[in-house]
Amino acid sequence: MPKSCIAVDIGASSGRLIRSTFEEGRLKLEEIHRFSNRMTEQDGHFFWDVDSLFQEILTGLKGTAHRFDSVGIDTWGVDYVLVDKDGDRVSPVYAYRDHRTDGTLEKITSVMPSEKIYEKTGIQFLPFNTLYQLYEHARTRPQDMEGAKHLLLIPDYLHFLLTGIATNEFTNATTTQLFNITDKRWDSELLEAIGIPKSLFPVVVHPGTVIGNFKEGILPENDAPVKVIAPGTHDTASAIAAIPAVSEDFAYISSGTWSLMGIESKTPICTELSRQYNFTNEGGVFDTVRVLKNIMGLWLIQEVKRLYKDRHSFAELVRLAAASEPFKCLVNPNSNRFLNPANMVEEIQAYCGETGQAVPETPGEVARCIFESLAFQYRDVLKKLRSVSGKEINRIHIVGGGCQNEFLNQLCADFTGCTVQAGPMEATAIGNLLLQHIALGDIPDLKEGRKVVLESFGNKTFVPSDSKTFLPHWDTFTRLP
Ligand SMILES: Nc1ncnc2c1ncn2[C@@H]1O[C@H](COP(=O)(O)OP(=O)(O)OP(=O)(O)O)[C@@H](O)[C@H]1O
Ligand SMILES: C[C@H](O)[C@H](O)[C@@H](O)C(=O)CO
Ligand SMILES: [Mg+2]
Repeated sequence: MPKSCIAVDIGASSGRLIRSTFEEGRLKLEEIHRFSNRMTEQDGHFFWDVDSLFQEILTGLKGTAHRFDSVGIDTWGVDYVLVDKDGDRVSPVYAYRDHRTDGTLEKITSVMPSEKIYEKTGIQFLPFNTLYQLYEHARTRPQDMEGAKHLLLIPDYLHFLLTGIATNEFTNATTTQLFNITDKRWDSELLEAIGIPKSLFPVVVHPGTVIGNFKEGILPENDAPVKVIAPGTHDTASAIAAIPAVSEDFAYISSGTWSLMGIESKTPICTELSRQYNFTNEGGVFDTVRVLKNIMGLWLIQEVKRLYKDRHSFAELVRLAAASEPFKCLVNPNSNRFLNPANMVEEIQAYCGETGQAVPETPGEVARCIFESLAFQYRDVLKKLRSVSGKEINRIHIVGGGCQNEFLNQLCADFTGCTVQAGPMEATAIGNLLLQHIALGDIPDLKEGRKVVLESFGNKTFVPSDSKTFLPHWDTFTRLP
């Protein structure tokens, strides 16, 4: 009987459970549950409701009529749960967009130079990395650290709830900027610098590891044991595993709440140039390295959609953007002011006004400003990727929900001059499932797995147009603050 696996893929805006069977060389998918995800706000702080996320997982697992052999969970990175010796949480689960780490990066790098932190971890300097979150947590809630037995990243915690077994999975551990990229262990000097005991961290497991079976009571009506298998539990690691690349000289954009743009490397790229460009070296599946850069991504349009009270679907916002005046105004999407502003529309309008540009007024004008700005950011990151890697790169794979934005796909092709291959949309879940099927012996390795993805899901090609009308506006973009 063909093996059946379930991927639980939870992003910052949505979650889904997708069941797969591997039959006749193809992956057959069935979406068994989908739900929205959003930070909660209380007393000016931002949290994740992990209890409701776990309930959504159980709802999906109980809702499927079909049998399954294994489950694996992936989510966004950096965020964590502290549990005591009884496995109970000792504090709320902070969301990385919380403002508690505003200014913390500078405090840390004033005592340990950024060059040294980068040499140890190879990780990009983002204000919300776990390194900075834990520094603030230990300072403002020291009692939590005294009561805690384990620090589990979000997917580790959800695996723990299913199995009772505490682990840290490698790909997500690297996102913390506390993990030594050379030793492939938690970095003692960094942990000491922020007063966090190394004993908090349980065993590190790699993608494809069987963590354990469902513990008693998870699915009482199930008689057969269900394995919990670690995928690339950092969602981007799973997304990249599913890229249907047939050559090596490709770049990717994992396009969702963030646009994660990078290359797959066999070794880290930790040079002074890559540090200056703030490229990261996150751990990938099968000992690859994800040399990439976080671009603020479709978070911008998610917030715009929310502020317009969801009157326009994403597809409608794309249509309105395409019908709007080109190059009316541009923003630097990676400006920290867009990380979590009170009102994204007003923040974008203020930025345009302050930089002497026309101010976008309609939903279409705001959306077009976002998409054109993101596409210029892709052009900038591609140029820097070529510099730090020495790779030619003529093809960009766009995967994730954002690959449905055909307007942005074409802008990306036009502004970068690369051929864009769009899809699969559910790359993260598919990459999660690939690791489970490889662990169960259905698929021999990642190379064969990527062929299965191409065979099973295909993708759509966007070829760059010959027009260079965007070039004068590229000059405007490169001068933005
Ligand atoms: N029909 C559509 N047309 C255009 N864009 C779309 C469409 N549906 C979704 N999107 C884009 O996909 C994005 C969501 O992508 P995805 O579902 O991969 O994100 P996620 O998994 O929830 O978040 P994360 O990036 O944290 O994993 C939305 O923000 C939206 O911009
Ligand atoms: C905050 C992290 O950079 C985050 O995990 C990012 O990699 C992501 O959300 C990918 O979906
Ligand atoms: Mg996602």
